[in-house]
Amino acid sequence: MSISQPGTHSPAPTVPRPARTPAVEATGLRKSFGRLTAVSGLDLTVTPGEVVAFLGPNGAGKSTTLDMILGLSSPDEGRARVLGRSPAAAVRDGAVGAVLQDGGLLGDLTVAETLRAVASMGSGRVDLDDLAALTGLSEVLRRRVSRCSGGERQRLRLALALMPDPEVLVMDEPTAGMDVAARITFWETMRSQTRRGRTVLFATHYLEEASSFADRVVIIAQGRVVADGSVDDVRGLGTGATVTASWPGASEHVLSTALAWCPVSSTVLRTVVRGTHVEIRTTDPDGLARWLLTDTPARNLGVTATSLDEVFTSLTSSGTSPAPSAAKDS
Ligand SMILES: Nc1ncnc2c1ncn2[C@@H]1O[C@H](COP(=O)(O)OP(=O)(O)OP(=O)(O)O)[C@@H](O)[C@H]1O
Repeated sequence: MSISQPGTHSPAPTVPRPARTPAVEATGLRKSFGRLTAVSGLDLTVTPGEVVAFLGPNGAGKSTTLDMILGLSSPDEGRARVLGRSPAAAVRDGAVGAVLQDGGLLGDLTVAETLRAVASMGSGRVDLDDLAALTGLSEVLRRRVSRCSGGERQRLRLALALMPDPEVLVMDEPTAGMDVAARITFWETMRSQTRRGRTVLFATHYLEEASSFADRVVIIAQGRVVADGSVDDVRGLGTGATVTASWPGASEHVLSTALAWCPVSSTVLRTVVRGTHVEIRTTDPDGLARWLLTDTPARNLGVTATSLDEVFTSLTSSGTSPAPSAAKDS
């Protein structure tokens, strides 16, 4: 699109726009614990306003990475920046808020006392009643933290993280231990936050949570990024789709003999036959379905896309424990 200035027909001069400073930028992050390499050369850039899910199996290095991004630990190599600043400076300026798995709360204080205590330390930029309403804490303000449910405590941690009105919110498995209803409420609150343009980076084990809430999914395994893209991009990494059909008289032998004549047989990845039920995993579901309907007795076809769970398992299944590092002993 070109824009003309009033009274002229010449195009407006192009004013170079400064590149946006990434909300989070991790470059070559590496962290070992003794011989164990927890994070192994990880690069990650999150642009402002993006909602990024950080997924990986147990021990993949998610918490270790988030800790370095928050300045809670230092990388052995590489560096992390938040809004162009060191993590420590970003935390000090209230530019980043964190919801951590076991962030300390004092059990003897009530929810209201906790909010007031933290606000009095000077980081509060928002009205506490509004904050309590936003995070669904209004009804439990007088409850002692030790009596709060796991979900209520997480919402309290979220309220504390939002107190300085941070541009970037980093959350480590924020809904761990919550039941389905609490999880839905939590993400509804988060949606209102991201609509305001807040950047969110969160670690989770729940693929559905990632796919329904994030713009982008970054999957890590053994301290490295193994997939990075939109939910659809990541799903697309899965090999193919499964075509199901009922096939009277089917058997492994009948199917493999028929497939020898199938024009797209080279796209078949796996077959399963159970009675008359046939399942064929293929990279060309349309071609295979066409063949089944025209050249075989198969009927009642169904096609299912590869699920995110399947992609996740195949991307991260080459061992879930971090690689031992010969590099250092600490
Ligand atoms: N302080 C530490 N000392 C020694 N080993 C550690 C330390 N912190 C983490 N690790 C190890 O580093 C690896 C990565 O741990 P991390 O907590 O980052 O994984 P994660 O992806 O967050 O796992 P989970 O999903 O189970 O929380 C694990 O093997 C863990 O035991």
